[in-house]
Amino acid sequence: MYNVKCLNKISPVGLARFGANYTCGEDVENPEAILVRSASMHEMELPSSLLAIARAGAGVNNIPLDKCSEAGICVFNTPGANANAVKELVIAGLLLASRKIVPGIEWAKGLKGKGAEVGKLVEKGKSQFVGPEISGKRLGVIGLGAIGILVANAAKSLGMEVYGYDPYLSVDAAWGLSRSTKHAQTLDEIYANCDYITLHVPLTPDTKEMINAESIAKMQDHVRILNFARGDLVNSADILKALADGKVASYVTDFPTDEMLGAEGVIAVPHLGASTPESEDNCARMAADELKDYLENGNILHSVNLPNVSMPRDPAFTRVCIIHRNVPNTISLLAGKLADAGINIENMQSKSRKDYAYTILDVTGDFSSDSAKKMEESEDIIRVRVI
Ligand SMILES: NC(=O)c1ccc[n+]([C@@H]2O[C@H](COP(=O)([O-])OP(=O)(O)OC[C@H]3O[C@@H](n4cnc5c(N)ncnc54)[C@H](O)[C@@H]3O)[C@@H](O)[C@H]2O)c1
Ligand SMILES: O=C(O)CC[C@@H](O)C(=O)O
Repeated sequence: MYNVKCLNKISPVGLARFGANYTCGEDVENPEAILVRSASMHEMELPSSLLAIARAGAGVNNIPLDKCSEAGICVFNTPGANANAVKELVIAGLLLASRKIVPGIEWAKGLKGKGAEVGKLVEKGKSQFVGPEISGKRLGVIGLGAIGILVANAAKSLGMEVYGYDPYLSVDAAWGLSRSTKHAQTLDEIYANCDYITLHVPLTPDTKEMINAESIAKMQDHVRILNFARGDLVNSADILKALADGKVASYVTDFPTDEMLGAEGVIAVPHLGASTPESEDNCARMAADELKDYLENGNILHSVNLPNVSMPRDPAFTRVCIIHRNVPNTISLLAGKLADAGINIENMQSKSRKDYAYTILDVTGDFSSDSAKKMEESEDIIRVRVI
């Protein structure tokens, strides 16, 4: 039996994947796994029972990754599972940023009660809500991952000229990107050329407040900026000043803060990027499958803190899964300890990722939980699990 604690509302489609051997819910105690969306886990005490966390979504800045790695907790996300939902909202955001739809709708509401005059008043007043078309304009996409690529391709098909910037572009991503996307070598190239800029990078110490007074000064006058990635990518005071000065024509954000609300030029969306039934189901399904395969088989797919390692299961063997430091001699130390205990290694996979490594061994012989505990006494072995 496994316990899965849900820190946010998770689609039942995903929870149903766990089956009878799992108890899932908000009040579950001593969880082996946690399912989370946007809840911050930074202040949370991680229970000693915890083996894995799955983020049903893309961004993992709400999870203390270093702390998890040190505690031998594998953290997953669900790459691409909500990308289409975000892409669709970004396209809506481009149009909202351009066409003064939101103030127009608000103004139209004020005509309530004017009776037969409404038609005439609409025609008289509409000129204050003129806004440009997006077709033929230049869009800069910063971050060409699952979402950035879909946005770039959709904008292209709406007639925009698209510039893309991503110094870490993966080969898969490059294959998916429309060939007409202009490859910007620097952020300055995006800033200097684009009428619209959309952010699709993770929030990291490198990207925090990348949009600030200095970067805004390099942009075109009346640029429109969209942020469906994370609020802290943009310096709030600097963007509000640029909006007040007219340098930035509008700022569409999925991450409103108090000071943003009601400010002229800000279009604030309440973090709705991934809020579609399709995306919530996709994320929950992928997250549940990742947790199940890890808990039951020790396989890792889509981890953000440990290497991806998977091996088919052979019921003839006992599986031993080891999270350890990526330092010389650890594998031979493990092999030596097993040999001393008369255990034979039948199959093995091992990979490293930065400071950590993960090894799956299929063994024959009497390898018990006590043997695992003894192994964990070594300084460089973080967690040993026998499945
Ligand atoms: N609004 C929402 O509801 C919502 C939903 C999903 C994701 N997000 C946010 O959007 C981000 C992107 O999501 P994704 O699914 O496309 O993730 P992804 O990992 O597929 O793509 C991120 C891309 O950013 C690139 N990148 C990293 N650092 C960069 C830098 N300094 N400059 C330029 N590119 C850089 C990476 O190479 C990668 O290609 C997430 O990290 C998350 O914060 C928001
Ligand atoms: O769960 C959500 O609604 C938002 C998810 C989103 O911010 C993400 O990073 O995937």
